[in-house]
Amino acid sequence: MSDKIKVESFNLFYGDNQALKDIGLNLEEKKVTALIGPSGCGKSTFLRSINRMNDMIPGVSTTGIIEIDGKNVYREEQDLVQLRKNVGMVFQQPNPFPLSIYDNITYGPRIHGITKREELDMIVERTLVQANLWDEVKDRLQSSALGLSGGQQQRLVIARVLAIQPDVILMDEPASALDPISTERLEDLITQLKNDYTIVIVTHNMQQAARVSDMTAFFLNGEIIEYSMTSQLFTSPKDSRTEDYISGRFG
Ligand SMILES: Nc1ncnc2c1ncn2[C@@H]1O[C@H](COP(=O)(O)OP(=O)(O)OP(=O)(O)O)[C@@H](O)[C@H]1O
Repeated sequence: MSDKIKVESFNLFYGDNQALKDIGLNLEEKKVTALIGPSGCGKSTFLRSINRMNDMIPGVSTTGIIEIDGKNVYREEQDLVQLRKNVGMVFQQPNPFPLSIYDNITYGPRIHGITKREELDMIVERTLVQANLWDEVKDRLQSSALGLSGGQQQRLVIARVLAIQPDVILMDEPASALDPISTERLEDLITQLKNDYTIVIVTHNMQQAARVSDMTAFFLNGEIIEYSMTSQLFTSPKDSRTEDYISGRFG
């Protein structure tokens, strides 16, 4: 399996405050990588560094390299629209647009120049099927997305991300606002999606990390303390700080 994302000596500062310190790790293609660690340790900051979402925050500076498919996304000529098309993102709170289900999904493709009705219809059906939502919404595609349950909204947001055909999907605590049944459905979906996509997920829920991920990185104070196969990290961690965290002694 090849590496999709390579991170080398990556540092990020919010003004004078260094939030990421010398991050180095390689993420394999079509695997799920979980980022775990106590609050404020830099997980979301790292996730947002991969598609340069942090660029929008005033005062942020970075050094080091994040390569996707062998190209540094921090190089000067990187096209940010292209990067964010290639690297989709799902947030903690489901954030559908206040539009119909159909228009939520076709929003991105239309921006990227797809206008033919048949083509858009196909995208809507394909992505809703992929996101395990088609059967629940196929008879009300013109209804507002805001009328869906939280779990359905989160699957719709994932369908919306899939509609722009990314390679990488970043998820920032995607299940934290969902009930247990919706969470289980979302976890099943993540497991399905890794056949086609490289997924990085921030989660506070260690059972969730253990269930859905192949690899896990444990962050502490802006550093990666341990990065290994999930099965290994949760059963025989190498670092005592990882062990303390996963056994609930802090965080
Ligand atoms: N927009 C921002 N401006 C300034 N500092 C920030 C900003 N976002 C995060 N930080 C700081 O960077 C550090 C890492 O925060 P980050 O949100 O990445 O951690 P986290 O591990 O994702 O936390 P949580 O699990 O609580 O979401 C913290 O010290 C935080 O205060």
